[in-house]
Amino acid sequence: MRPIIDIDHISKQYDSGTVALNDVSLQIEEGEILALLGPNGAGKTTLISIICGLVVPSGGTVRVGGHDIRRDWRAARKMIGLVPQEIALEPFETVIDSVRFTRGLYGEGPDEAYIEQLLRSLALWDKRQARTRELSGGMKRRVLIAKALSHRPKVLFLDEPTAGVDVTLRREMWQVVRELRAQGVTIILTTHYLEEAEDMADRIGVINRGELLLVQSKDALMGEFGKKRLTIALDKPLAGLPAELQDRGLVLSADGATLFYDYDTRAERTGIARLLADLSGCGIAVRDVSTKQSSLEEIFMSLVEDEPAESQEVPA
Ligand SMILES: Nc1ncnc2c1ncn2[C@@H]1O[C@H](COP(=O)(O)OP(=O)(O)OP(=O)(O)O)[C@@H](O)[C@H]1O
Repeated sequence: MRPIIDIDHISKQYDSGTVALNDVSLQIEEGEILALLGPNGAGKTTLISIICGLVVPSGGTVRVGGHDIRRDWRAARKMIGLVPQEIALEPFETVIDSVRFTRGLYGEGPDEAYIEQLLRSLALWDKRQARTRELSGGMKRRVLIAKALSHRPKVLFLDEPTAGVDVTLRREMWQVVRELRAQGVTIILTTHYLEEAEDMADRIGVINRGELLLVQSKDALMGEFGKKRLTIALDKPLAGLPAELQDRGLVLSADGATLFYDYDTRAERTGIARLLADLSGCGIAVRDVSTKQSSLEEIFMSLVEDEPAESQEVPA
């Protein structure tokens, strides 16, 4: 199937000389939720802005639904809704007028039935006549989503949808996003919250210093990097590993009091039962065992930790 967004060798060097993106290629499938992760200044907003036609790339092409974003920008733009990072609403405008106005900007005629359905789906119908300044932060964000969806785009970009939002509101936003996906909207979100990506995304892309380090299904990413570590606290420290246990992938701590065993969570047999039996067979008494799963946060840190956060500067 043809991807709904096809990003082909995109680069961006700003006039200041900053290389914000360096040869990024990425295909986004219809109906998926893709989370773009990366530290501050990685290039996430630049990439979204290029796809939405707000920033002109220095090289490469982007197609949205087969339409080139530069040559056929009107058709490409119609397929996209963008929820920006900053909340920018006319304070005295009512919710419903604000959504109608945005729809008009896209050159779409009135469609009150659709606007009602949209506002209802975002739990804003009861607030349709409220002025936007009277709304809570969570409602304002939902109005931004309603505006972004006012022309029925197929793709929705959410640039840090829950930055500075409390936990309850964040979960509420995730629910809204899931419902949109269920309606068939393709969603690309940027986030600093690893938990958000872990909870919602089908695929995860990691950007650092303008480069796409990887794009992988969340499950594969968690599976590949998501090893579990079994920590075995021993009753008495060992001077070394007994010969019978040498080839079992065990690591003994420097003080000899703890054994570490990394295993694949997806393996049919983790080998833990046998390992514990063998320890007992060697006369090694176990005081305590615990396990820890590497989180997406740890996976992410291991990918970007050695790299400075800012993009490289090159002379203009
Ligand atoms: N208009 C601009 N002019 C010059 N440089 C810019 C401009 N916009 C962004 N940059 C630079 O490009 C790089 C990438 O910025 P971008 O905003 O795309 O990153 P980001 O990953 O979205 O960061 P954040 O998570 O902080 O929003 C940064 O070094 C930034 O300073």
